Amino acid sequence: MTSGAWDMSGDRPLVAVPADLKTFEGYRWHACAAQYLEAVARVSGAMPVVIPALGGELDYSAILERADGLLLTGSRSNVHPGNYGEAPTPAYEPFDEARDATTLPLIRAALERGVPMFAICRGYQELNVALGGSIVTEIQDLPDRMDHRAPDSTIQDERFAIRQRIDIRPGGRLSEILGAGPVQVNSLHRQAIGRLADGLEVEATAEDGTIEAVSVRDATGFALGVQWHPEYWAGSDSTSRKLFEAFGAAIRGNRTAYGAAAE
Ligand SMILES: N[C@@H](CCC(=O)NCCCC(=O)O)C(=O)O
Repeated sequence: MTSGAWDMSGDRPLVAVPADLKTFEGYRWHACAAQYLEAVARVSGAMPVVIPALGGELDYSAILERADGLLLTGSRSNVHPGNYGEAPTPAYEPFDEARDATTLPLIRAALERGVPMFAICRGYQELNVALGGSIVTEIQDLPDRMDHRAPDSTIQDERFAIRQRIDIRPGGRLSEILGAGPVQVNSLHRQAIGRLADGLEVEATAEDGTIEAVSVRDATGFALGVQWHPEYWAGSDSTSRKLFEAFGAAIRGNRTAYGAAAE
């Protein structure tokens, strides 16, 4: 992520970003990886606010009354399979049930309110589960599937390298932002959408048929999920940048519309 000019001055729209619950240095942390917050601030032109993974202790209405948008980040953890009716096994681990308990109801509440939402990787999988879909795990072990996991490297720029073709559905919401046809993205996942939730439309697929992007069919505004990681190169890669710029435009439009409605 190239450095940009932080400009937190003025009345910038606010984007709620739910955290992971992680343990390191002997403490539990409500944490969010920097690149998501930086992409929201530097490319979407909004103010990211991290929401702790406190689940039912949170007042989702109070959050969504103040948030102009919702960004759901990626994570190495996986949505607990109990959320889509399957029994947990080691193949579904690691879990972050505190995050699940926060994001799944928050996604549903945000969609009910028409709050613009951008869901990335784990967040995209959460969107599918929140609306009744399911996840398949260890997809690289399934017949006729590619290996969608990160390249074996300790260098993040190599792990998040742009290297996989996806095909964008002509006439869909995503094609309005990126155009139809093939684009190159990065890929760092071992799970994928299994049963597509009824309320979602497929917006892009990989060469092996893996669903790579969805939109919320009945959403009036920006409600997109992508399996890849546009946040990482949002400052330099055109496809990545366009997504965060479109998200920024949507949340400003949402604020304007909401502001007018509130008068
Ligand atoms: N855990 C899920 C979602 C993948 C995801 O969000 N990856 C982001 C972290 C990537 C990394 O640093 O390895 C899955 O594996 O499908």
